[in-house]
Amino acid sequence: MSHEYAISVNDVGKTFRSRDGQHNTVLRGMDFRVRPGEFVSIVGQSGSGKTTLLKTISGLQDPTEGEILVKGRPIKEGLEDIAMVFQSPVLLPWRNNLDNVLLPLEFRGTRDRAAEDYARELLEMVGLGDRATRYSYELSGGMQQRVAICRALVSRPELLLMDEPFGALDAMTRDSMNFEIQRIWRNTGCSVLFVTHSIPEAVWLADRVVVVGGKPGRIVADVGVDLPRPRGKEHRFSPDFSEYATEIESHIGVTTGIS
Ligand SMILES: Nc1ncnc2c1ncn2[C@@H]1O[C@H](COP(=O)(O)OP(=O)(O)OP(=O)(O)O)[C@@H](O)[C@H]1O
Repeated sequence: MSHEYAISVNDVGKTFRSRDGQHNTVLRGMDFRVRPGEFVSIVGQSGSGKTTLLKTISGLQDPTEGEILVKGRPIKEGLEDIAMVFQSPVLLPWRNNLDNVLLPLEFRGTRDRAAEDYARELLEMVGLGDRATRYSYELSGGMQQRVAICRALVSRPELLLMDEPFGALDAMTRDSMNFEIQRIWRNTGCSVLFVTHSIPEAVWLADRVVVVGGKPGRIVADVGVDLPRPRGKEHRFSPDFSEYATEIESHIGVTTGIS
């Protein structure tokens, strides 16, 4: 059954309660939706609640207010449609790359020949087809993150949540991973929610950039990015690109010096 939205975040709030009874409201009145196949970047200052938002959408944490719907269903029924990629790839060193990719399906008891073929196909897609039986310690940081992305994609999620996935990579690897994720997203057709501290990365990848700010965190801007696709390096230097970046940095209250 198709739905208008891959994910609906309806008036969501999140308050943490410490053991000594203190309350810390991190998110309030978060309200936005992501369409099937849409790529949405989330930016905001450190501590504004971006990771908390992603963890709440992934089902790792419950919201204290509001509701999250996955294709119109309560999140608890839609968890299988969601996968998450973290800043650190966290691969198991005693399993080879193929077995790391297949881990989520083993947990679900659905690893079979077809799943193995798909996992190999994903590794091929990210240029690691010849490393399937190698181990994570034999790979560079960028390659390990590619394996982690394959592990997230192997369950064919409708929604891919990415929390600063390239934050630990050097600038050149990060650039090439941006191209990679654009290609993967186009190939799989999944929706992506992508948290980043980099405004250029956010703009270059996204259909929309959501800016989180304030205390408690809320959406302070939701900017549609109308640049042609597929995007190449030249788009990073276009006047339109600079305008988007400048607009977004004005909402965050920082300056990137791009324009
Ligand atoms: N489990 C938790 N218990 C209590 N407070 C928490 C918890 N997780 C996050 N917080 C608090 O929520 C606030 C927002 O944190 P969060 O990690 O979501 O921000 P962020 O925007 O992702 O930051 P950064 O950009 O630095 O990664 C912080 O003040 C943090 O201390």
